[in-house]
Amino acid sequence: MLDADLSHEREYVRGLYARLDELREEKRGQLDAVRKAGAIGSMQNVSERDAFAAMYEDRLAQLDAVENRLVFGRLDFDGGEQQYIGRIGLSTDDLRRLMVDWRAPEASHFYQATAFDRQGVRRRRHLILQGREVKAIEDDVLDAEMLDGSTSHQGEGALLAALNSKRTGRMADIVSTIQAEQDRIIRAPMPGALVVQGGPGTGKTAVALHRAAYLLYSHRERLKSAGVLLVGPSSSFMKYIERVLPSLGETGVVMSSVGRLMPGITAVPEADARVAALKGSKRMVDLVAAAVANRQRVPAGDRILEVEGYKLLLTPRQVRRARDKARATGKPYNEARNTFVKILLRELTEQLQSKVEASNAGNTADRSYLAEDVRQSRDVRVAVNLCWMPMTPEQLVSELFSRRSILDAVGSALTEEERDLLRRPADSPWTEADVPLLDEAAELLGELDATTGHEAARREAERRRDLENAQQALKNVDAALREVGLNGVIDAEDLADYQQGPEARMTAAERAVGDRTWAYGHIIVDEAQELSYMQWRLLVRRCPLKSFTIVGDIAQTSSAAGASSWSRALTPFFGDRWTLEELTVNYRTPAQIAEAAARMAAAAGLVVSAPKAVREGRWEPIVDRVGPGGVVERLLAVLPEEIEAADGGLVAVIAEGSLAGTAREALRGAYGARVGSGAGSFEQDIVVIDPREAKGLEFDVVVVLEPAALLDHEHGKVGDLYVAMTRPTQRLRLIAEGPIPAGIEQGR
Ligand SMILES: Nc1ncnc2c1ncn2[C@@H]1O[C@H](COP(=O)(O)OP(=O)(O)OP(=O)(O)O)[C@@H](O)[C@H]1O
Repeated sequence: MLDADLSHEREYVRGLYARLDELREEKRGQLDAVRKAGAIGSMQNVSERDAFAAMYEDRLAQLDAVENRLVFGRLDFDGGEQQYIGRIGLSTDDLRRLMVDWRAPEASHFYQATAFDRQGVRRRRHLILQGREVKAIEDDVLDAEMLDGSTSHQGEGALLAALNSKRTGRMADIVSTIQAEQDRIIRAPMPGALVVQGGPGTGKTAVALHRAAYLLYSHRERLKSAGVLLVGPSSSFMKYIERVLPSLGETGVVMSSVGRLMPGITAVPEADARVAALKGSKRMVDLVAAAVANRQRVPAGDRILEVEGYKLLLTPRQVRRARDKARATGKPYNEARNTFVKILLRELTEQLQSKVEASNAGNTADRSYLAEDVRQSRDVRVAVNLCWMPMTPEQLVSELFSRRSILDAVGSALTEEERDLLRRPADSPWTEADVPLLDEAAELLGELDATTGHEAARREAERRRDLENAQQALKNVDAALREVGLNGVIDAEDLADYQQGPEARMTAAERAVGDRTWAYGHIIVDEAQELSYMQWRLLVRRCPLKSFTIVGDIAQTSSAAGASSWSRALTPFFGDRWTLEELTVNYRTPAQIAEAAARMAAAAGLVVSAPKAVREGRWEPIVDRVGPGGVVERLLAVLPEEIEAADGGLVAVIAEGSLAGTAREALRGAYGARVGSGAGSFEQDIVVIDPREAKGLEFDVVVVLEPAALLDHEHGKVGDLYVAMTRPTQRLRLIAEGPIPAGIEQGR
């Protein structure tokens, strides 16, 4: 019976792959046809042909991306109906359904049905594939009547198998084993702000990514043009998760670390926690506004300006009046400046005209020439700029922090000590904490060259033009396509996305990356507890609809500007219009280790929502006490044992500052290129890393050096040690010369 089941599933899965191959062939044929149609000249315009080709290439890439574990489940319903669940929906040519997309409403039973709430499901079957072959099947029988022994396939359990698998340094999707509490969050309605709080390893990142894929599937129309933004803490974290969405067949999500949210700027972490806290605080709103206002100056007295040999007068009163009128337009600084300049130039031209006419005994002068003379005059240009200097956000913020006189003038609400913290040389690199200040400045300054119009307006016009071109192209090529047997249904919107030619062809989401004023349809924030007030402000600006999924763990906050409570962090932006969901099961860390971490946190006074670990591990946490100066020596001595325990997986050594450096050097001496120098070194199997870089990542084995140093490090918080201790999927070792933080060794 069991073998019969297995061969039935093998046969069916073979059929699914055959259908996938057929679809690929079809797309490939369409691609070739488009290219051929271009070559024989039926399709006149090369860029049209390229747009079609690009679109088919992308569709083909999507079909290629779902190759691995194409199908993973089957549901048997009360009425005898069966339904296969996989990465995408598949149907036959005559629309008989072969497989349902995991995101479709009817697939939710696969994740939600239980013996208590069967939802019409008699049996849930997991199909475990290797390549294209079904290797094993596992059944959850939900209907007791089916439990006659003969139809039940038991195994380790698909979930446990996934959890025990070796880590590769890259996150994998969990689509085949999403748990019910996770599924409810993934499928939650889109509008509004949803906060997902969960302890370490509860699958917050996994949920965030699967939710992005789900939203794109279920709100495709809206999100296709607006896009989804996914924000994470660091570029190494983004690298860690970058493969998940493509494996779910989704490429339409913009992924960005917090340091990259301002187009054109790549920011480094803010080294000093006090500076990060200050720059993240709400007080920066007034500081940046004051810095902008400071660039508009009314001269103390009259100024004489020379134009073509005539002396014109610029009075403080004139400047003040022009400034007030310009400000009254309500436009941003650089755009309002145009009004200011126009008013002053007009007045100065009038002055010049009357002077010229007076000296020419009443003959009228040509006003347009005079206006040009005024505009060209160096004196006038200098005077106008002194009153109202055109500014870029980079200039504004750089000068604010590097020019003592400016910061003293606008920062009167800050203490002397705070101003000293902000001061730095003009050529300092941008930091993550600067990014929201630059964004704030950009918002107040507006476009530098207002004559080119607002970026958004330009984009809109471009999009309209692309759409018109696409409609025209569809008309033009319709006949040619039919001639060569191209029967795909294409809409102009789709094609417009590809109109810009191969090098510039981008989805709407990709275009959003380079545009600060882009309004996203939805934003997903991971490790959201780290965000400062100013970073939230920036993000809310990027999604005026305030449609957010916010995932994080308050207990893991390590940024000095980060949140100590969701309510405090979110109320300024969302009021009470956000809902809180909790994830309660830890899928990563074995129980013995998770409990030690939770006891340590409790002893150190950190309130944690310690989730329940889903499995026991093989090992208790190991604590090694060593004599003075012996930490690295012990590390070298025990590493072979740890590598063996990792069994081909990853070993991470987590340490602070100089100890991390010494450990890395020593390990490099012994293991050479196998040792990676940070979170980004995914190809190596031994990684030395600090706790902040480790955030969000996981490893088979973790060795923490000098845990007490993580606890009292001047930049650190209890959260850092808590993060470090909750990274392993199998085994944890602590090596300490100093005291072992309380709680860790207490009996279970
Ligand atoms: N339903 C699931 N099926 C299989 N694996 C899962 C499931 N849920 C979570 N995992 C695995 O558990 C691990 C932890 O998940 P994830 O990194 O998303 O947790 P997290 O809550 O973001 O953790 P942290 O806050 O510690 O960064 C990952 O390896 C993830 O693949």
